[in-house]
Amino acid sequence: MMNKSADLAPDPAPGAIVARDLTVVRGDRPVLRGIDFTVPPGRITGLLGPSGCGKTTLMRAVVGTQAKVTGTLHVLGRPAGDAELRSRIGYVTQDPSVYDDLTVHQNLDYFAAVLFPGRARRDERRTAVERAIADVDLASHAHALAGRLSGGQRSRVSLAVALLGAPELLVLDEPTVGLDPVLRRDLWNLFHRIAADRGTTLLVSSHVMDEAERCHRLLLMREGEILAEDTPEALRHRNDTPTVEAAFLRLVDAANARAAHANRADHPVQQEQP
Ligand SMILES: Nc1ncnc2c1ncn2[C@@H]1O[C@H](COP(=O)(O)OP(=O)(O)OP(=O)(O)O)[C@@H](O)[C@H]1O
Repeated sequence: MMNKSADLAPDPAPGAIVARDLTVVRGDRPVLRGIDFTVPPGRITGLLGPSGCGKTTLMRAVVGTQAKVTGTLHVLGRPAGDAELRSRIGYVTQDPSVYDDLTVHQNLDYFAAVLFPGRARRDERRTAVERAIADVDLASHAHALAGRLSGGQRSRVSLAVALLGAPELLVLDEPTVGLDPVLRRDLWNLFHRIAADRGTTLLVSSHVMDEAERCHRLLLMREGEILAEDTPEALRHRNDTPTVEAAFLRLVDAANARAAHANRADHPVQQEQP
């Protein structure tokens, strides 16, 4: 359950996503541990950290599909999970959700019919479908069965589905995993076009540190906590490192040293009596 007071209060902070003391329990252990962060509107925020650190859980909380969430989480000025947010957020999971026995075009026609129902909106549907197919550069495969596409092409169909409703916030869970370098570059160019031309806010997760440099801002995560929240340049500068990856490693070492120090303070070694 979210804070009741937070449900009623308008979002006072200027962020597309604002989290305060956000905690998520999965199974019987906390997977997000009272984290604070802000995602600015109209920018690309990268959510980076090793496998299992809680990136998907954080995204699920943002889109409102995660249970056992406590703390405050505002998305586009509403409490996360609010019904009004459904049409304003596009979410692409790690497993492409497309129908294998339909073509790319038919997949998009189907989802467009759900989003823009009725005869009167036929032209709107057609325009949205053509634009989404062009956005993800799949025009040459529009009439291929989704089941016959490569993994990267299938994930681009999923992305096209998410773009159909022109969402204000796009949440993408490891969208470039398994893609070759050229496709990865093209997708990142697309993300930048979407942010610049449409003012869309993007939250993009990755465990590949070189993708960090492509983001406007970063949330660096480790073991359910936010290690740092800043621009790539500021992170490099502040940690005096040539890359974000090196900055991340330095921050991990510092966090480990702090944890070891706290552990020693909690459990001092008993001196043997002479
Ligand atoms: N259904 C579940 N029940 C209990 N624990 C879970 C469940 N799903 C995930 N977890 C645990 O929650 C933690 C965070 O998982 P999450 O999927 O959010 O990480 P991630 O950073 O997205 O990882 P990856 O990069 O591998 O996708 C992991 O330790 C995982 O074992």
